[in-house]
Amino acid sequence: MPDPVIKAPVGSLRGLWPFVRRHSGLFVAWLVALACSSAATLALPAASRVMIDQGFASGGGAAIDRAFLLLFSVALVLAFATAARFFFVSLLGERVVADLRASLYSHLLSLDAGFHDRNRSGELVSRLTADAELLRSTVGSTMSVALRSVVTVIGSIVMLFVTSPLLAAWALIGIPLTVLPIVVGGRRLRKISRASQDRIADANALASETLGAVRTVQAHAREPYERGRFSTALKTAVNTARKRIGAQAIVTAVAITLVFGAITFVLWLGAHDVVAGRMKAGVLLQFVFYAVIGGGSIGALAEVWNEMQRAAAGMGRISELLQEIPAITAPQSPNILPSPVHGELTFDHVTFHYPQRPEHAALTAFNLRVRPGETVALVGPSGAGKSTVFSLLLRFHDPDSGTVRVDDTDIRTLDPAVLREAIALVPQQPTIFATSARDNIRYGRLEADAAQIDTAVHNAHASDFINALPEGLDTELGERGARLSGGQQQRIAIARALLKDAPILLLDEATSALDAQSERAVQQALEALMQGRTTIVIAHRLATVLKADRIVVMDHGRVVAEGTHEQLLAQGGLYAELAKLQFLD
Ligand SMILES: Nc1ncnc2c1ncn2[C@@H]1O[C@H](COP(=O)(O)OP(=O)(O)OP(=O)(O)O)[C@@H](O)[C@H]1O
Repeated sequence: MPDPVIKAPVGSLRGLWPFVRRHSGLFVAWLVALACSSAATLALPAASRVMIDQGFASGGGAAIDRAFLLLFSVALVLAFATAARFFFVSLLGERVVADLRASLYSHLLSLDAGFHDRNRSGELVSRLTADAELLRSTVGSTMSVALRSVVTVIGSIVMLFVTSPLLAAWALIGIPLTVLPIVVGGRRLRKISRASQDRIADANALASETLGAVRTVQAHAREPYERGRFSTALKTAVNTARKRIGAQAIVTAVAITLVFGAITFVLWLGAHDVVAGRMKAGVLLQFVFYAVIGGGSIGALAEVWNEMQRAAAGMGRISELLQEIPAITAPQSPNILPSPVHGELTFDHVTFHYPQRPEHAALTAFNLRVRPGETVALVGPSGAGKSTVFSLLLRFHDPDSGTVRVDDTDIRTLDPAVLREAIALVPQQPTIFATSARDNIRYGRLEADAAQIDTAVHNAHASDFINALPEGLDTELGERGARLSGGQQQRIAIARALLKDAPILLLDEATSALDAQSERAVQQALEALMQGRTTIVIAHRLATVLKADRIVVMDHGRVVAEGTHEQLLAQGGLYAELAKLQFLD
């Protein structure tokens, strides 16, 4: 596949412009400061010549004072303009990257489940951190150095010609000689840069996955194995980086050698002119000064050019992500659900393949109708497609054919946010954020007040264990709820769903065994939650199955039987088999 980032290198940085434009005040202030500091830099050699040729030559005390005053004034302008330039451009860098990060984060949140299945979260975090960091230094310093160097190089060349056209002509021969290795080396660098960033992202992704599952790692005593994997990933990253650093070093050495080689040669010519009396010493000093400033700036350009290419590769990856179009969006003029939502659910001949497994149908001509307020238990072997029913109802994916309807409205015609507002999901493994118990529960309805939260906690049978926590509802729960038992985590999720108070409830019953007391508390909490809502529950427990109005047995993405527990047992078949294996404790 052609790689647009490698093809259009530094040009990818154009993607930054919309973010820079939002801070046009800072941008203009920076340009003004840049103009002042560059003018002062270029005036310095001329002021030095005045000091040498007029200050010393005329012999008058007043002339000396004037010449030194002029020199100091130029230096003063240079000092303040440089400080201002640094301040404005650094601040611009911070603001631009903060905006870029916010946009990228917001965009990533809007992308569909298919995208997030394809991309590792650690790698996305790396885009948000490492690549964005690269761009911060690009805007905050590299681009500034680049523009300043370009201005200084052009200014120095003009001033070299003003000072001595003949010497300048000689100096100019050196310039194409310096540009060539930079261009050739740069091309190679670009490829290595991207590879280098990718390897760092690999290592980051590996670390975040492992640290995220640190208990599994420790339970298997796989710390040495994981250390080894991470070291290997780091070694690969360092090796790739070494290639980039080596190439960059060579480009810099070649560029500086050529630039200063040319300067030395020209100086040698000039020295002969001064000795022969064809040129004043002050003029040669001015010339040397300009040549050093110009040469130094070309060297700086060679360095920042490489850095800009690294940043361009980063921007290229960020742009790719920003251009990713969400597969699940709201239609132009979305339909609305009746208020209040009745909660009738219909799957009509739904066939669906996960994008990652196009050859395998997760659901095939799947039909299901759930009446408002009804509780339907989904039962079936692993991989039957039960969770897929939830994913399609939440519109994480759209079916390949057939329709999913809520209250007789095709959910594709709804704004996904409105649809999801009508559904509460209690997953098998609830997500507990690393905040307080209160904030975790409030996630169900951010505007809920203290009394509503207390009621939800009470109805979720969570009061006892929450009150026993050191700071009650304000206790921090630790990453992924590390401080709570499985049953407690479930009750937090139930409280969250109670608070959300949505008309439709999707419940993925936990398979993990709870102790009898926890189990009873969770069951009671669930009963409170299911009251008066349309509920689909992926059932693993006999108690749940018995309480359902109807049981739907699924296999290979289809409904194979439905009825009550007794009816299904009497029929024999898959349900009877599953019941024997699962429920007969
Ligand atoms: N994100 C995904 N990408 C690709 N294939 C998937 C994805 N999620 C599920 N599948 C596949 O789709 C099929 C149905 O999976 P689903 O998770 O709906 O089954 P399930 O009945 O809920 O199973 P379990 O009880 O084990 O959770 C399975 O074959 C599974 O491998």
